[in-house]
Amino acid sequence: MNFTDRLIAKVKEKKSHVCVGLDPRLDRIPDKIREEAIKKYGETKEAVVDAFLTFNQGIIDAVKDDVAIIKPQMAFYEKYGYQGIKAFEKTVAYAKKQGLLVITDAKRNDIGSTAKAYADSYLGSSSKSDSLTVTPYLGSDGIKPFITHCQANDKGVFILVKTSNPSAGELQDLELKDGDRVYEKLARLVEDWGMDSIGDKGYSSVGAVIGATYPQEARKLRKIMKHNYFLVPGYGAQGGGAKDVVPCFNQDGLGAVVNSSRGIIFAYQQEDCSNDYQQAAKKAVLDMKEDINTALQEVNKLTWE
Ligand SMILES: O=C(O)c1cc(=O)[nH]c(=O)n1[C@@H]1O[C@H](COP(=O)(O)O)[C@@H](O)[C@H]1O
Repeated sequence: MNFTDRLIAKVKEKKSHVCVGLDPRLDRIPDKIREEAIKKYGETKEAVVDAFLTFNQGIIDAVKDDVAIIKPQMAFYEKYGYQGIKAFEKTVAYAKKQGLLVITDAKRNDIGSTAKAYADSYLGSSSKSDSLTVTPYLGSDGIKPFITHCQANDKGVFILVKTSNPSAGELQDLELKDGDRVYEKLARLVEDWGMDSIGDKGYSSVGAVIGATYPQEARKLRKIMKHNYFLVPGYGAQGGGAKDVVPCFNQDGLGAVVNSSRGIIFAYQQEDCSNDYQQAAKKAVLDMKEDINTALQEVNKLTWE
């Protein structure tokens, strides 16, 4: 079993393609959690970290029955120095204890020898996280150390191919001499890089990040990367909807996990939502799960066999 085999087993168990992004922002955490942390630690970084951890554990408890995987984004933790990293690590450990898989969203890469150090820390045998987001700008020698670790330690990577942001096209859409766009060239490389790590279900442990905001491109990319699992951010807060993510799935009803961060964890701040952040997050996940499953069913791509 490789990483994607484990992911697929969880997706089927939960009947859900949803990934919840744990991207905490202090000013959006419920007052009660923030105030209690300040009472314990004063206005310090320790208080921030305590609040993040309490909040994340509450979200995990609320959503764990309906998601296979969570994705903490490292930027929100790094911001608070080593205390933030501690909150990140404790969040990952808690998610694992609750039976969830974890994508560390840290978008790492460098020259080969330095990439190996990143791979050691995020995908080493002692890392609790199951997978990592990786940027491809340095080419294959910066990617290989991550792939080696995936094979040795049963981990996964998601390589940025077509990102969800508005200016993604400035580089990714440039046309090359052979007529491919940069993102298509990247997709061919990702397919190649994954060929030695294909699991029992036909998917490689080398995945790709494809934004929910670019469904036309996703359709082309699904054809190029037949064996790669997609991480699809951009649903919800960035405007992507269920119909937009359908092209990311294969006919076997698999092939993508769809991330939403703000739309789930801060659902309690939306109008007509419960003030209870856990209840609101649970409802948001159930709605998203149903929304995606219905869209897949409409095109005969929903199957749990
Ligand atoms: O790698 C990612 O997860 C990622 C890639 C991308 O193209 N776009 C993108 O939004 N993300 C991440 O996905 C999350 C999206 O958050 P929301 O917009 O709040 O749902 C953030 O953690 C982003 O850093």
